This record gives sequence, structure tokens and C-alpha cells, in this order.
Amino acid sequence: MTPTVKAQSHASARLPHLNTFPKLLIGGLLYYALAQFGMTFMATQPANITLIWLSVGVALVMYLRLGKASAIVVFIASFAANYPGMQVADMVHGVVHTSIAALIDTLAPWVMAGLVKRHLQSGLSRFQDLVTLVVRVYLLPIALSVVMLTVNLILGGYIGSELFAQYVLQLLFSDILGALLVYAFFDAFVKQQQWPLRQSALACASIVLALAAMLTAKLWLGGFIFAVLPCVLVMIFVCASVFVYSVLLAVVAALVVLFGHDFGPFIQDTPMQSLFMLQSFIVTLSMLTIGGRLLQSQLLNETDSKHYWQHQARFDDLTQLMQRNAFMDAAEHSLRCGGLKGKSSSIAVVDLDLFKKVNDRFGHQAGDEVLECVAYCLTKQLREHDLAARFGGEEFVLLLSAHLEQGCGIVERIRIAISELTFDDYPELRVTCSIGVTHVNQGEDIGSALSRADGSLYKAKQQGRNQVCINH
Ligand SMILES: Nc1nc2c(ncn2[C@@H]2O[C@H](COP(=O)(O)OP(=O)(O)OP(=O)(O)O)[C@@H](O)[C@H]2O)c(=O)[nH]1
Repeated sequence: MTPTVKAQSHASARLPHLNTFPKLLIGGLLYYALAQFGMTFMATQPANITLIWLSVGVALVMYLRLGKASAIVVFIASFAANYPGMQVADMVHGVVHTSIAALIDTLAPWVMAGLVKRHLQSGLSRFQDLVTLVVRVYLLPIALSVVMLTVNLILGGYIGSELFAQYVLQLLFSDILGALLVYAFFDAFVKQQQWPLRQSALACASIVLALAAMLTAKLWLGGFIFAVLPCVLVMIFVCASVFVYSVLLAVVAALVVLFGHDFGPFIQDTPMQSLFMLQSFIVTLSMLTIGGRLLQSQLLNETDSKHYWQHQARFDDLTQLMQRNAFMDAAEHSLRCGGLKGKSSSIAVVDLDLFKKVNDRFGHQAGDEVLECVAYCLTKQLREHDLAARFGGEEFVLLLSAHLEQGCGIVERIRIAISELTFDDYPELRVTCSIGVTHVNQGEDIGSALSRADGSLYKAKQQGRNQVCINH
């Protein structure tokens, strides 16, 4: 037997949108089904407590997704699930105490949903979120609700007052675990954008291995149960969260069901000790798995964002060409020990002519489009070992695996290609460029070759633009 729900009807509550009715119905049925499943397969002696109350997680998710209208459904589902176990000869007595239990079951997840919205707006994404979920969201509402539920059961004469502490402790574990497992799965499920189907085979293999470990533990050595840990933990590193939590749910449910059949190393001298052993193991397994998975996701996100910012710092956002620092590093490396080592090479500086006028006449967006097309023109001319970069504004630099004469031919082709560029949205727009080019001497610092190419560019501008100037 377990906590239940109650209907709350605010006079001011708005009617739910029609589309939510089927969802409310499905939520209510799921609540009831999981409650039945728990009471049938996961309830253990001596107190007939359901070891994992998954329904509390369903109610929490219903409040988060479907709002306050869930309250009436949760109440009815909880009442229906609990009444058979709480009915007594005096029907009014049974209805009153079941209703109180159902009311408590309705209110606790409602409060939890409010706290989730307040403290975990983006759900579970970091390891700290697990601590927040358990300590700031679950602990207080669940503790209060299980105390009230237990008092209700004692006052109703269903259990003796000597069982108070035991009931409170076990219901606390049961509700926290249920809410944790369902919410973690739900959070991962809604965040899963694409179903990594290849991983489902791995997830199935993990379930099979975990079940095999349990079976071996049951038939042979109880200690084999601990082999489920690596089965679940390995998934943390290779599978999406939604698979990890699905496997965790399956393993935990199987553990509890098997335990009901005197299974494993959890059976101790007294039923109380046995329950405590099992619950400790399940809590540890769940916390480790969910915490480990969150830590892994956090690390992956941080690595992704580190790569992103490194890329942003080294590559130009508009043209996707290297920026100055990245180019200087790459050029030095290529000349010293890479593809250009010992080969003739040239360096060219390409600068668009009177680009300010393009912006002034056609707008900044047109200017951006020109820069993108010019970058495309440049990269089209590149061969293996060549490098291209945008040094800022409308200035580009090329390192060519070519001696000066070849290099001049390449940049002349580039100059012509740029002058022939046309733009669909701006039919009158034309651009030209000036280019300074020079050779790179063996062992020469790339900076000094660049200065000479810059000098030639300056000359090209001075001589009237739209031309290539060479520094021999
Ligand atoms: N649209 C656009 N314009 C840019 C960008 N970066 C720099 N510019 C513009 O490029 C122009 C460069 O102007 P100037 O340095 O005076 O050179 P110019 O007009 O090309 O003249 P010359 O180089 O002497 O031929 C400025 O108007 C900048 O605002 C960019 O990313 N997008």
C-alpha cells in the first residue's frame, strides 16, 4: 500500500484545453498501472510497502506538462489504486482515509512541480542538478507527505504506531526513487532530438547482461548481483541518457521484483535489514548512474563548447577562413616542418578596392555577401598545402605552394575572377581588388615576407588599384 492522491478543485481553475484531455487520461492510466505494478510486484513484507513508487514521478511529470488540471486525474487514479487495500468493513472509514491519502498524493507532486519550475528550469543537465533535484525539490515535500500518509494509516488503524519510523523511512526512499527515476527518464526523453537507433542494440545488450548477472546471482552466487553495476555504468559513457535511464529503470524494477522472491545477497536475518540492504543498493545504483551520466553530459558539453570557442577564436565567422593568429601559426608550421618545407612558396595580400563605397552604396549586408564570395573565389584557387586567411576587414592573405612566377599567375587569375563577380540581389554591384605578392625565402620569418607583400599591395593601391604588384 502506498500514498495516494486527492482531487483539488479551485473555483477559479480554468478548464484545460481539449487536446490535453487524452493526455490527462493517458497520464492517469499510467499512474494507476504503475501503482498496481508496484503494489503487485514491488511491495514487500513486513509492511507491504511498495519499494519504488513510480506513480509519484508520473504525477510530477503530469503537473509539469499538463498543469493543474492533472490534480483531479491524479486524485482519482491514486484513490482507485489505494482503495482496495484500504477498504474496511466500515465503508465511510475506508473512503475517508483513502481520500486523505489521495489528497496527500495529489498535493506533494504539485508542490514538487512548482519547485522544479523554480530551481530546474532547464531540467537535468549538470551533476549539481541531481543534488538540487533531490535536496531542494524532493526532500521536503516528500518527507512531509510520507509523515502525513503514515499518520493517516495509523489513525485509520491500518498499521500500528510502532511501525511509524519504519514506514516513514521506507516510503521516503520509495517516493524519492520513483520520482527520481521517472523524472530523469522523462527529462532525457524530451531532450532527445534524434533517436540514436544504433545505441538501442547496446542498451538491449546491457539489459540482457544485467539480467544475466541477476539470474546468476539468484541461481548460484548472490554476489554476482554487483555485476549489474558495470553493465549500467558502461552505458553512461557510450549511450544517450534516455537509454541509460531506461536500462536503469528496467534493472531496478527487476531487482525489486526478484527480491520479492527471496532473491540475492539482500536477504538478511530480519526482513527490516533485508529491505534496508536492497534499498541502499538501489539508491546507490540509481544515484551513481544518474549522477555519472549527468557528469558525462556536462563534460561532453564543456568539451563541445571549448572546441566551439577555440574554433571561433581561430576562424572567421563570416567566411570560415582562418584568422590572423591561426594563419601565422599554420604558415610557420607548414614552412618549418609541414607541406611547404624546402619548397618554393609565395605570399600574397589581397585587398578589395574602395570597399567602403560598397557598404555605403549597397549596405553592410551586400558588403558581407561580397566578402563571402571573395573568400570562395580564393579558396577555389587553392591547392594542397596552400593556406588562405582573412586578416580583418576586406584584407585576405594567401600562402601559395608556388614559386613567384607561378604565384603571380595564380593571383592574377584571382584578380580577374573577383572583378567578374556578379550578385543576383545587387545587379549593379562590382568589386575589384589590389594584390601584393612576393616569394618567401628559405628559413625566412613569415612576418617579414608578409611585410614585403604589404609593401607591394600599397604600391598597387598607389598605382590606381585593380592590379597585381610584385616584390621580387
Ligand atoms: N560589410 C562589411 N564591411 C566590412 C567588414 N569589415 C570591414 N568592413 C568595411 O570595409 C571598409 C574598409 O574601408 P577602407 O579601409 O577605407 O578601405 P577601402 O574603402 O576598401 O579603400 P582602399 O582599401 O583604399 O581601396 C570599411 O568601410 C569597413 O567598415 C565586414 O565584415 N563586413
